[in-house]
Amino acid sequence: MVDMRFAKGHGTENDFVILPDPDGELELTKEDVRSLCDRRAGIGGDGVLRVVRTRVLGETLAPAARTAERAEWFMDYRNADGSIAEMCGNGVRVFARYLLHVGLVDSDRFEIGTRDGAKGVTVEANGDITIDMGRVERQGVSSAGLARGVVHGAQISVGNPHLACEIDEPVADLDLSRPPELDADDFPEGANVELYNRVAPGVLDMRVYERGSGETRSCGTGIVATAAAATPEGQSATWRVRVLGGECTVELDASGARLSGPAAIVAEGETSLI
Ligand SMILES: N[C@@H](CCC[C@H](N)C(=O)O)C(=O)O
Repeated sequence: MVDMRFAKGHGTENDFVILPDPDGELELTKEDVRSLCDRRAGIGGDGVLRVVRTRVLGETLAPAARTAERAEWFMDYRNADGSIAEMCGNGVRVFARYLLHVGLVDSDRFEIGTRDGAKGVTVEANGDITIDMGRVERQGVSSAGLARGVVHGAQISVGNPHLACEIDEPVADLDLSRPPELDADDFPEGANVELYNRVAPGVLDMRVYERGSGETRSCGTGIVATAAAATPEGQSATWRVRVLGGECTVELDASGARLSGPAAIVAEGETSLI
């Protein structure tokens, strides 16, 4: 057991424990992640962001992450259950805020490495952070079993897998206490499930049940998947997406998706949980 520095941050209340590990010395186990994310016995979070220099990862980077080599800092993201995910949209904004907060970056434009490659970061004049999320891939349709019955939606990859379903009833009324049942042939690695309503022109309400974390108050990649599902294929659009923890904006065009929203660091300290 070692005492290690940590920070805590959130983006629209999707919250993360941040672990600075610049030289890649930390062997982070599933158990470590679960302990840190535990909301009663730990610090509490929907996931962990390990802050590591991309160059120390070397050959361990998978082919999809190769462009991450351009970025000095790599976001090693883990879900609260200890599983690894390819991308986290709110996580990248919080990671960017952390780099700025501790002075590891001092520019308004930079890149962050992820398992889905390098993501461009822009710090906006109002303090929000915009992430160039890159491609959004429509992969067909699928369905999920919820407490209220089966819902159908769009299968979408934002680096990580999503099923975004438009529903008739207000999302506020949904019971998301149980994990959605997914078609394992469509989603062999599981998926994040988004439920959304169109509430006004250009405005969507969304709730999400995340793979590896359960229902969260926001999911950046899920917000992008929802915006894409609500947009006719081939068209450009801008959406405000309202979630339990706040609101983000998504711009979609032929070049891909940009996600904008707030990100905050709320605590720093030392932990002996790992
Ligand atoms: N909350 C994240 C997504 C985190 C990963 C996801 N649970 C998965 O397993 O794919 C976001 O803001 O995108």
